[in-house]
Amino acid sequence: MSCRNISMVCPREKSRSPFSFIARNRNSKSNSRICFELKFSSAGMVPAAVITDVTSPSRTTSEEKVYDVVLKQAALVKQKKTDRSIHEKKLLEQRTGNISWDFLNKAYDRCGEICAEFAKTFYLGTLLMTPERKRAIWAIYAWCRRTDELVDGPIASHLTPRALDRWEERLAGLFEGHPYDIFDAALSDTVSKFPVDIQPFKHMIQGMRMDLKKTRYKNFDELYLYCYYVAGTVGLMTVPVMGIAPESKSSAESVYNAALALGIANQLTNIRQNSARRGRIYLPQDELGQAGLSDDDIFRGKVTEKWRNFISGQIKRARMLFDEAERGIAELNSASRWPVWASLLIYRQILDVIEANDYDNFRKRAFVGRAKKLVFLSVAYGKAVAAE
Ligand SMILES: CC(C)=CCC/C(C)=C/CC/C(C)=C/CC/C(C)=C/[C@@H]1[C@@H](COP(=O)(O)OP(=O)(O)O)[C@]1(C)CC/C=C(\C)CC/C=C(\C)CCC=C(C)C
Ligand SMILES: [Mn+2]
Repeated sequence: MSCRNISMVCPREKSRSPFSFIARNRNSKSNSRICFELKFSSAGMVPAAVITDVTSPSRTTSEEKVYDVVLKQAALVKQKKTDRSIHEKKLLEQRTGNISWDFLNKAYDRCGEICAEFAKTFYLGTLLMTPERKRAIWAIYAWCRRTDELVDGPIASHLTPRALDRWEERLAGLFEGHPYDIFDAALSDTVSKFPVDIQPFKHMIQGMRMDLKKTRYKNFDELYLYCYYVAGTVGLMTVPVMGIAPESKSSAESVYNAALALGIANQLTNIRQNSARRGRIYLPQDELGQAGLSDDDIFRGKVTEKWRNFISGQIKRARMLFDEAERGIAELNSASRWPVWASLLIYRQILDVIEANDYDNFRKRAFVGRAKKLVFLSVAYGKAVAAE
């Protein structure tokens, strides 16, 4: 393999990644890769040594798997189309075209109500978007919220894998122009108008399946995949709606990577707020072990020096992902930047609150108060317009 044929495939372009870089032979199929793991230190990325030569086809990291999805999604938006054929698109338009304007308006308003009820700041942030984009984000939000409610809501204890299969069938139906209920009708209209692909939606359902079965995460790689499924997917669903700025010089991949990073950073922050729920521990078991902590320590919830050290490392990782996300926001369409800045600043602030609470996320709920949220909304506005 000559050097010319090696490309750096770095999902975290130019960032100080806590993960490995992958050098891929451009002439080969993706399963014959050699991974060079670069050591991460506080001073940045240090190519300390070639630690592993992982030519085995079975070793595919979650980051690689997710990066392949990112590439595919970015390619779809670049072509300004989903993978539907023109014929399928026409059929879809005919079907959704049969739904009356009045019904659709009601459908979107209902999605907006869900967004306003569960995510007031997001909702506020969407108000600056164009009406079409705003409604589309509400429709996506409502679908995500309802998907999460299946595993976290009042009927969660009765949820069966079959119910998730049924939910996925409904998803396929709405992508084909056959919505099941009023909320699905709004999303069905959205996916007929924007180049949104079904894959991230399917993956979110996959994340919910994982949550039903899995109670422990062996390492960060496993946790990363879970975070991608339930949260990174949101970035991939929403970028095609928010749009990349026509003047942007960045590649679609890098914007998608930033969106993915924001979703994952948000979910890692969620987890930092509440590491153990319903007998599940959303922390990498190997890193817990290295820190001298056990599952019992987590369930007991005692703030010790070991815990402080451990959680501060986890916070550092989440912050790096937020930094990476920041770099992508300026590449979005200008009217879409405000809500994204707002969500980033508010979520990242939760990490500061955890620190201010002396890492006691067992007893103290880390939350950002109303007044602070308003401050962040105005800071976000300033940042969004500054980039114009
Ligand atoms: C270039 C660039 C930076 C683009 C930005 C891309 C972008 C908008 C990314 C959004 C990322 C985002 C807001 C992710 C949400 C992550 C999240 C909180 C996921 C939650 C999963 C499960 O969590 P859990 O059960 O542990 O916690 P709860 O106690 O239930 O909270 C989710 C709940 C999954 C469902 C996700 C949602 C309901 C949020 C969906 C949000 C949108 C569609 C709006 C995003 C849009 C804007 C404009 C910010
Ligand atoms: Mn939830």
